[in-house]
Amino acid sequence: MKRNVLVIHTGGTISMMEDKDTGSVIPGRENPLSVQTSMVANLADVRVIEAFHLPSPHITTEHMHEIKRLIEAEYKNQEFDGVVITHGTDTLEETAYFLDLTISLPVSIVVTGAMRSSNEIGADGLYNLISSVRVAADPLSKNKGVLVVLNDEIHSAKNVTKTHTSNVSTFQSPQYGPIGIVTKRGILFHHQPTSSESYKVCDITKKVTLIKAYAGMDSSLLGAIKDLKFDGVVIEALGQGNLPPEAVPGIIELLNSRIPVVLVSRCFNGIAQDVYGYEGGGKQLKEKGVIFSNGLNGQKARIKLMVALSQTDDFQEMERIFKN
Ligand SMILES: NC(=O)C[C@H](N)C(=O)O
Repeated sequence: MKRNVLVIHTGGTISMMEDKDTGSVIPGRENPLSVQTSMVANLADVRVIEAFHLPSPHITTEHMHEIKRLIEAEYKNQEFDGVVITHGTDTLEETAYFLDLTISLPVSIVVTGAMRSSNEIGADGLYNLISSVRVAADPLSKNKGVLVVLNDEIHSAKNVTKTHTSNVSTFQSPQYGPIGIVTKRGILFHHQPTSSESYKVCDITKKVTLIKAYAGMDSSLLGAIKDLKFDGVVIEALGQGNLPPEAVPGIIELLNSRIPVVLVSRCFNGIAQDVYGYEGGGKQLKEKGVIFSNGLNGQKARIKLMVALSQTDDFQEMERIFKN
């Protein structure tokens, strides 16, 4: 029996065309993908909704929340087995992770995109859409959290990140690799996602910023964060989780003002740990109350802190949430 798959278009290069005169890639008047979606009709009973038609640098947490509400409302109206969200790749990992943290439906959820627009040579959009519908229609894809499918690979939303500005193999999971692959003969999962968690989020109202540490960083930028009335901050720290000593007073000022500071590493791979005991070292920062994230990158830790702040203002509870 054919499986039911809902496809939700949000925009991005997958639904854009290259203007042959100017060479620029722009959102077309109509979504070229809607026409092509008919080519997946043999794989499942596919229903298509165009939520919006945005380049993903224009996507905000409000849009992510709108996608969540749309999926939940559509499931209530007419159950489906899986849902595919087509999305620009620039912020795809944030939307995928937001949905991973906030949706708990018994369906497979797949997010996909493209690195080449629909009329470029070697366009990958239709191929990724077909792969994603196949994954969403496969019963094995359920209970694995939100999946990101591009270039024949299946990644978990928590671990995947965009690693290359233009290459079709851009989405990688540096810590763990893909959890599965799409082959001509079927979908193969070779391991389970590392963890699953879900939070009931009614609204995302808190303001969280993200900054990257650098050699010689002092406390001036951290002071500005407090003045700008942010509710939380994620800092991409040096190495295994350290900061220049001149930044420590700014961190302490934020913590004393009840503004949570979540720490990730600015390194491409590995996780932040409270190892070094010198001034500005991770051990000192953790003892002061900085929350160490469990392997997330900066942009995802920011999404998670926004979700955590919608659940609690207790630092110990936030620390527990970031241990997952
Ligand atoms: N490949 C893409 O989709 C990139 C595009 N700038 C976007 O994120 O909308």
